[in-house]
Amino acid sequence: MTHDNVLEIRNASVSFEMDRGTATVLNGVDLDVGREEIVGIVGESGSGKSMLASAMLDAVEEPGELAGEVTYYPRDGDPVDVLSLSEEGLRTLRWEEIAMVFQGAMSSFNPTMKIGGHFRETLEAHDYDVGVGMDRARDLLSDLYLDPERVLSAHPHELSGGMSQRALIALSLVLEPDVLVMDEPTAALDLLMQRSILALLSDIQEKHDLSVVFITHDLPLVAGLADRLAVLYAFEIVERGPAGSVLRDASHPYTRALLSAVPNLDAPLDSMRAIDGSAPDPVHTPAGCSYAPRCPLSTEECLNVDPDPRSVGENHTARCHHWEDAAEAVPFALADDAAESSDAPGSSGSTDAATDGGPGVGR
Ligand SMILES: Nc1ncnc2c1ncn2[C@@H]1O[C@H](COP(=O)(O)OP(=O)(O)OP(=O)(O)O)[C@@H](O)[C@H]1O
Ligand code: NI
Repeated sequence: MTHDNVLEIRNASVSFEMDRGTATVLNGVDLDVGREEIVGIVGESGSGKSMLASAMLDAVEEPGELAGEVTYYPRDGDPVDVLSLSEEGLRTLRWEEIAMVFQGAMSSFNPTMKIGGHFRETLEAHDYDVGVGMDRARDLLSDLYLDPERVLSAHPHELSGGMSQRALIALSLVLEPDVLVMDEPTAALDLLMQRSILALLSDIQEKHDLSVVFITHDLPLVAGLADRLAVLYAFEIVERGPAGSVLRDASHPYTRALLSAVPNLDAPLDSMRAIDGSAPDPVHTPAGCSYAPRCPLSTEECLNVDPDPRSVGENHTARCHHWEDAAEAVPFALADDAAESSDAPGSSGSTDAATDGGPGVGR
């Protein structure tokens, strides 16, 4: 029987030994990625998003130490204990089962090699039939509204940012992975392009039965795409749940602050209001709630006792002692806009991922 989850992460932690102490840059994170589901992971810069992405593929760079468990469940066959795989096993897993678009990867195309060469090289390195694979590449490129022949014969510098990002998504899918992990895949693009790429991603996800982990600092951007959301703050998941529920009933003051920090989706990103205060130092995370120093609801208890996840709704948890007071203390009025994020101009019109995910995000 096919397992419901395609990926399960348990108690994943990453630490670095530094002169001034041990930096814990991912702290006991649990995460399930359901089969054919889109999971959005959101948090500000330095919260541990890229660490979590690297942990999923046992790709944490030295001298970082990864602990915990990562299990991949193939459609057929036995579960795979990712952290015990050999180099060879990992190499296969990374492209053929779980593909990753790393942060800043757009500039990772070799500038002297045509886009088609990148596809051929990837297919050859994994002993795929190049003819079959290049046909699949053309299909993927057209699904992403690119002219396959033109793109395959272009050098990377001949493509616009939006085109090369879409070419990269096609490349990451050419070996038919089950899971696509994307770390800030659209951060370098303008908002309109980001939104249309997200709409395309939702079509691709459905057509290829993909599970997608979409990592971003921009909660409203991913709100309309994700089935489920997890919010990272200070190296831990502070709130998680079905996307509709997290947006409508955001219960952690930090999630609410993220939602109130963007005036509306049409505003340029740099006009976002930053949240007051700064993220904790990974060498000295606060004893109690990590968010307490920045939180308007913080009390003595918060400074001393690290809150466990509380159930705040169906399959929806938040790590906050005062979650019941969060709505009043940190108001926001963005939910209606967030709900429309898959209807961006230039999208191909599919909002299925958003509407399947729950009761929607309107009030
Ligand atoms: N090699 C390293 N040694 C020590 N600390 C590191 C190292 N690499 C990253 N970190 C720290 O790990 C923490 C988490 O980093 P991570 O890259 O996961 O954040 P992020 O949420 O992806 O941020 P961004 O949005 O800026 O990409 C940060 O505090 C960062 O400074
Ligand atoms: Ni990152």
